[in-house]
Amino acid sequence: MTTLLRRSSNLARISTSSLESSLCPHSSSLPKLVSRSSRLAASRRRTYATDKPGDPKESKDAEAKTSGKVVAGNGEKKGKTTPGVERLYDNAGPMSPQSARSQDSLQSSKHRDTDAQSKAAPGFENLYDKTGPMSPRSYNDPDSPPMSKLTKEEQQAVDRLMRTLRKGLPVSQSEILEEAFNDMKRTGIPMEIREVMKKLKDKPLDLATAAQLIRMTNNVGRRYAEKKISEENRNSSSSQNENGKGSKSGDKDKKKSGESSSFKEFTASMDTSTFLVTALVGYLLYRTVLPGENSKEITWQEFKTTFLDKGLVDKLTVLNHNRVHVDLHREATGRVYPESPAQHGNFRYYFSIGSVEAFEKKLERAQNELGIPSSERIPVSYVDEVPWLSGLFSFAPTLVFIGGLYWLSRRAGGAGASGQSGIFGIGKSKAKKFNHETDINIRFKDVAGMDEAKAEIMEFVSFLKEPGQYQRLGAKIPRGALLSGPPGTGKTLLAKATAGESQVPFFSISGSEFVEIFVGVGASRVRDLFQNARKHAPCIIFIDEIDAVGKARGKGGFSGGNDEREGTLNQILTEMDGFNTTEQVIVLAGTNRPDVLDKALLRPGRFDRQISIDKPTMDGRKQIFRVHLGKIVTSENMDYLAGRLAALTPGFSGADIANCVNEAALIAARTSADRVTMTHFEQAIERVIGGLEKKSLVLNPEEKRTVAYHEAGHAICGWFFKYADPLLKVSIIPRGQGALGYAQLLPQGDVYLMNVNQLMDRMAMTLAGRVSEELHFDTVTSGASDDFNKVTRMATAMVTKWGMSSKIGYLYFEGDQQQLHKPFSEETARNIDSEVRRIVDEAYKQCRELLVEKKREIGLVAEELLSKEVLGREDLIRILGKRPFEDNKEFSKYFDGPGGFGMPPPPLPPSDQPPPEGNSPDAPGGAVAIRRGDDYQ
Ligand SMILES: Nc1ncnc2c1ncn2[C@@H]1O[C@H](COP(=O)(O)OP(=O)(O)OP(=O)(O)O)[C@@H](O)[C@H]1O
Repeated sequence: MTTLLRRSSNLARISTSSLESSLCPHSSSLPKLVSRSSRLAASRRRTYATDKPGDPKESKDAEAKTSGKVVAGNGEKKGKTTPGVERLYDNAGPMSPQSARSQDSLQSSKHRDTDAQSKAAPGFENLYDKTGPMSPRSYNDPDSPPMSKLTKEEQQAVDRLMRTLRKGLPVSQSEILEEAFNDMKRTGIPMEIREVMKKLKDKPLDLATAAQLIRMTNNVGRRYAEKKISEENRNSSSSQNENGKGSKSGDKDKKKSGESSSFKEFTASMDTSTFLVTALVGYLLYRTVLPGENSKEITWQEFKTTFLDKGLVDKLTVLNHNRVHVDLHREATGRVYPESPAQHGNFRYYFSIGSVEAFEKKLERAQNELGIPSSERIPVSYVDEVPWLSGLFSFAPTLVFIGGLYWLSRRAGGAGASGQSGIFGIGKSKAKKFNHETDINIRFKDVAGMDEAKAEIMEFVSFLKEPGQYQRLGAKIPRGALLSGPPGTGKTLLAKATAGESQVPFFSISGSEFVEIFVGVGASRVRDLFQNARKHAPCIIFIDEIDAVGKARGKGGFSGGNDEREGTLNQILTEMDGFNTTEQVIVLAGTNRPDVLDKALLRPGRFDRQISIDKPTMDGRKQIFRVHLGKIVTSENMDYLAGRLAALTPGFSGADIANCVNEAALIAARTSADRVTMTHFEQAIERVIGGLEKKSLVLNPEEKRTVAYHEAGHAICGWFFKYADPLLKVSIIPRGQGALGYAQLLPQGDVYLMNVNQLMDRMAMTLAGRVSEELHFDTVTSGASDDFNKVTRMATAMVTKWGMSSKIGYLYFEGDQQQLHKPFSEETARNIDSEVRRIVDEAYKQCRELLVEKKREIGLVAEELLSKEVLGREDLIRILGKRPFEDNKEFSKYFDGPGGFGMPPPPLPPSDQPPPEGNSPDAPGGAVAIRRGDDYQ
């Protein structure tokens, strides 16, 4: 056993798992095998018991006779049996194709001559010895084979093996295995296994020996199982006797239960992958050690006497120079040996040869002896065949590599428009195709507040619908249109609506999706996209964020050449040129940065229509709100609601509005309301603009007081300055990023221009927080930092951009902080500084004068703020009286009534892009917030 175990893991494995797979292919555990095997053994034992009850020896003899009968075949006398054939069939043992002897032949065996065995052909007895306990002799006498005790080292090796197996097996399985091993340690192993082990010391394990070993070890397992069964049966019957319940029926039941318990199948719980791996490994081992039940090795002598001499050989095939496959004339073989498996198509004998030359000589000599004429000699072919397993293994790394690549590419590539994905679809366009009949249900009515843009794009719709009308007059329809505007203003929506109205397919792709790490992929995707589109013409292609690939060429910045991007752009240009006038493919593109696009893209014949879509006006917002409110459950007056929300949301884009409406519905759902009310909408707007309320941020009373007076200062200025934006709400509830409180002002409608008075009032109002702190406390805080930032930017813009300083004059200076060289002289720089300072000082003076005058009112507002935290417009009217200036009618309509407060968004600046964060300093309207001191850091 030691040798066995040491002789590579193969054999150790062979004796367990491969054993299972070879004999019980569907079982996944040894115990299962054991129980099945024992069932088989038990059934066989029953057969013999019926034949010759109580005389196992006779059965043994009868079995021997059975073999004799088979050998004799066809009623031939046993003495005349072809010697080789007998051995052939008998050697096969129970695992040979012949081992599946029918019960009939077993039955009939008892009528045969008991001397058969002694008269059997030479080697007959050996057969049984070789096959060991599986031979009929052992069926009734499981302990018959002589046993050999294990040496101390062998016992240790078994223990070691057990320890290893225990790690990988379920507890129940390892328990059974341990029991079996212990039994083996007690009783030893059959002598025959010992013999084989001895042989294996000197020569390597060949397949035949491996198979023999498997059979023998299997029999050991089987005997063990049988022993267990009988032990259990004995125990159960003795316990029954003890209990005095030996009634017949009781016995029957007991027998039944005993049987069922002995045949109780072990069910190992295995996950799928373990099962698959086990099955695969088991199968491989099985195939390795048992190269095929459909073949049988014979010796040259057996081949010659059994087949060659009788003229049964059809042809010979020399395989890999070391093995000869024998093809027999099936019919003739069947006639001579009716029991032979060789008459079946898939069975074959083979024999091994030392060298091809020696074999050829031997064959020639044999044929000469038989006097076979040269024209009728047996054909011999030569084949070099890689055994399937080693073939598989030699290909394994390649297969794994290809599989890995395939898997990676599957993960990396999504399905393209053409449905191809993976590494092979990398050059395919990633455009999503929307089918006009099923996927696009957007129409122009769903796109609100951009009437001019819709009118412009309408021309494309009528071209797609009725091309004839244009072609008849010789008109060329524009190839494409560029939709430009801030994010979320509905460019994609408009493009989709165009496709929906025209009832044509719509291909949508983002410019960045052309870009890939591989050079040439972008261009290839563009080609594929346009090719696809042509196939589906008439249709619309929409390239969103075209600036990702359409930036002006040669402006690669510091990153060096941008060949890939330029290649993609060139391909787009080429494809757009490639359309002929009758091809009904319209290309729409969206961008937030039309200014950076390559001029070639914008020339006539390409994107020759440029449709600018701005943020919606008050009326536009009202319409957009109407579209989105349609999907919301509310009992508010829709007209009033849409108008009021539009007034509350200057500067909102369509996407902001959609988000706001959805947010309101979410807030309502959170509070389990059955409909969305005005309060939910106001909360939603506040949240979209100001961020989340920070209820967890607790200020100490002194800080809270400072914040209240600071915000009250803003509120008073907003109330009493003529050109300031009307005040809607003051709050000292912290919100968003670092705002400890805020005063909300709402521009009266959309303001596109601001005059000096408005700017001065706004700056004065922005400084009011700090001025109020100065007036009411001994010291000031860092909370006004953000206000100063806004005021400085506003004053700087007045001086350097808007021509509002007589000292600087009507000049415009780019306010780019990154510029190394300022576009003005030192003197101008000094003048700018002094002018900015002068303007801010003036604003401060203006603010201080008002707040000194209204010091009492500041106190009133601040104290009420401290108690209520939030003051609305009516509260302010109650405390301060009606605002001394007339408000815009539109504004009064929505806000000068009960519940009249809302929240202004960051306003649109009169020119320039809005500043990146906070409210625009140089813009009308906005909230003035006190921020935390860490602004300074
Ligand atoms: N005019 C509008 N009418 C109705 N809904 C609109 C309008 N504009 C925008 N929306 C809403 O905003 C959402 C986003 O709009 P869209 O994707 O078209 O913006 P976009 O301009 O293409 O943005 P981006 O430039 O970021 O790609 C739309 O799905 C829609 O719900």
